[in-house]
Amino acid sequence: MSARILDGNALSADVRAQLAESVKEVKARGVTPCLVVILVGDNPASAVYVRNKVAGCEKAGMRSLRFDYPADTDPKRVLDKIAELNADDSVHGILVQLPLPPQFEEKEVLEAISVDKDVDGFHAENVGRLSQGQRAFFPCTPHGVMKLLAAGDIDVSGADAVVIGRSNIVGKPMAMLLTQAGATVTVCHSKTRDLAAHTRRADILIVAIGRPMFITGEMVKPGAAVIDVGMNRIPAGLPNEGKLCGDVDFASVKDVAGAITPVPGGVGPMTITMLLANTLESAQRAAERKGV
Ligand SMILES: NC(=O)C1=CN([C@@H]2O[C@H](COP(=O)(O)OP(=O)(O)OC[C@H]3O[C@@H](n4cnc5c(N)ncnc54)[C@H](OP(=O)(O)O)[C@@H]3O)[C@@H](O)[C@H]2O)C=CC1
Ligand SMILES: Nc1nc(=O)c2c([nH]1)NC[C@@H]1CN(c3ccc(C(=O)N[C@@H](CCC(=O)O)C(=O)O)cc3)C=[N+]21
Ligand SMILES: [Mg+2]
Repeated sequence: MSARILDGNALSADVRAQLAESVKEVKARGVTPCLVVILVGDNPASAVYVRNKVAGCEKAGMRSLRFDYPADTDPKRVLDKIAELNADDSVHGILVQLPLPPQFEEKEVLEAISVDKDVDGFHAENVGRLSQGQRAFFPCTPHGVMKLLAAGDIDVSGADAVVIGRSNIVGKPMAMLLTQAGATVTVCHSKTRDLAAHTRRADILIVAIGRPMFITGEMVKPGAAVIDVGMNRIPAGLPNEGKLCGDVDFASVKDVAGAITPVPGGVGPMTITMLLANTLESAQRAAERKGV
């Protein structure tokens, strides 16, 4: 039997159509949602994602601005730009594409973004709010995964969930959202002793490690939902070398899992969809504040 495909392109299209309607409403109140994306350096993968983000905004009827800086930029210039954008009422979301070049202190840049405009949900205050179950901007990738699980009718409450990866942008917030939703969560990482012993117990397996096709069918519990966050290139010497692939070996896992996300077309488009949703929400809050 082959796993059900959790189609992130299809779900994104549905959600973005709804967002576009809400964008019209908030525009009618005189507020045009606006996302600013800051890109430092010339990482080709980052350039693709940033292009997708900007295109997603335009299609949903939102404004987007993009500021590009060379790799050797003095961090002060970026911090000054963030301060200017924080003070600009026409801007509702600020996203600084990660990773940043080595002369940057990532935390310093993320903390400089106004909590109200932190549509990535990476600011310490938003992370703290999320961990306490308070209203916050949820990080886009984990939030998109929760939407995919819901749309796929996958029960989270009471499920044994295993997250592989403990990064601040994916693994940790993913674990928090799953915990909040009632899953029993295990977080695995490079120091985990027997990874397969954990993954084989998972009703829901979320993989965010950045290793091409690392998770194979024999590591997966029959019928499990497998969510592949990875964005890698197929290594040289393998079939389809250079093409996009996830952290999950789709070919072997699809015969064991009950549901699976593809790469591309799974988590990636949902990440951008949730970014648009957060930007819209920020604009709606701005409209409330203006009393319109
Ligand atoms: N689809 C999307 O929208 C997005 C996709 N991504 C992709 O998701 C992947 C993960 O991203 P990100 O979280 O930023 O990555 P990081 O490199 O920041 O973190 C990787 C995590 O995986 C763990 N890890 C690495 N190798 C192994 C291993 N062999 N066994 C167990 N754990 C391991 C690391 O452990 P340790 O902490 O011990 O080092 C670390 O916690 C990447 O492919 C990235 O491109 C990222 C963001 C959004
Ligand atoms: N501040 C910040 N916020 C982020 O959200 C952020 C970041 N930095 N740095 C990098 C990661 C990665 N990420 C992706 C977004 C979309 C796709 C995406 O659209 N993927 C398409 C394919 C894209 C392609 O064709 O290459 C898909 O999976 O179908 C992938 C990855 C956001 N990230
Ligand atoms: Mg990282």
